[in-house]
Amino acid sequence: MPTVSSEELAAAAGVNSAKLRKDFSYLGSYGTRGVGYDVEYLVYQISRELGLTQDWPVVIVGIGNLGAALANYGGFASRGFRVAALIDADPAMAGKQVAGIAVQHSDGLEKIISDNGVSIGVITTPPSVAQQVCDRLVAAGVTSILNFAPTVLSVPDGVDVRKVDLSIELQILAFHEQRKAGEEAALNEAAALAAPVGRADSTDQGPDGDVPAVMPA
Ligand SMILES: NC(=O)c1ccc[n+]([C@@H]2O[C@H](COP(=O)([O-])OP(=O)(O)OC[C@H]3O[C@@H](n4cnc5c(N)ncnc54)[C@H](O)[C@@H]3O)[C@@H](O)[C@H]2O)c1
Repeated sequence: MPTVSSEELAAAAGVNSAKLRKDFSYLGSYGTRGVGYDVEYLVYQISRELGLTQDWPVVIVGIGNLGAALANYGGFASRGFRVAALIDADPAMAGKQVAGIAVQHSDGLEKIISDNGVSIGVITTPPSVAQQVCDRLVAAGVTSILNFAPTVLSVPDGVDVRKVDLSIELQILAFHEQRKAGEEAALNEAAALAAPVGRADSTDQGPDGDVPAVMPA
């Protein structure tokens, strides 16, 4: 039986081990002193608390580049999400197999939702139709939406929307890159100012050939 200690877990997560033990106690998970936690049981307890031990049927609406890529992603099933249906408005798509599932026409959206007991919908349509797709999903009983379309969706109370925007993630990275570059430039400047200034020789010349590149502070 593989086990893990609270110290090991705390170090991996970068948190305090006493806090980690307290948090786990809320799950009803108490490790054995000197042994730690049974890994398999701990994973089950955390999954159960997060609602991941259930089978969640999910529909994806808009089976273009992104919808097909998501349908082909194998990582959902192992986390408790089953792609129950793929829906698209293009009649040419109807009946096509994507990731081993036949795409269904959006005319039947409401019936597909109710037949499969779907509460989670993924929207990967063009932004111009995302709101109307959202309205239909909600009217059919969907209460959670993962929206990839670059548009802000209006939903009634009781419906949760999560928006995924990879360009925002890139913008965050760009911001950090810019900050790193700024810090590096400041460090170089500080190093240049701190460096002892020797006699200017040919390698110290500035662009016009007679001004030292590094002036005394
Ligand atoms: N969030 C992100 O980071 C991210 C990244 C890439 C793309 N996107 C967005 O994802 C969406 C899809 O991008 P894509 O490249 O897959 O586009 P795509 O054109 O390849 O696919 C869109 C699909 O939606 C279908 N469709 C159109 N109207 C529909 C409707 N009313 N009901 C059902 N299906 C309908 C089309 O037939 C098509 O198959 C776009 O809104 C795009 O801007 C978001």
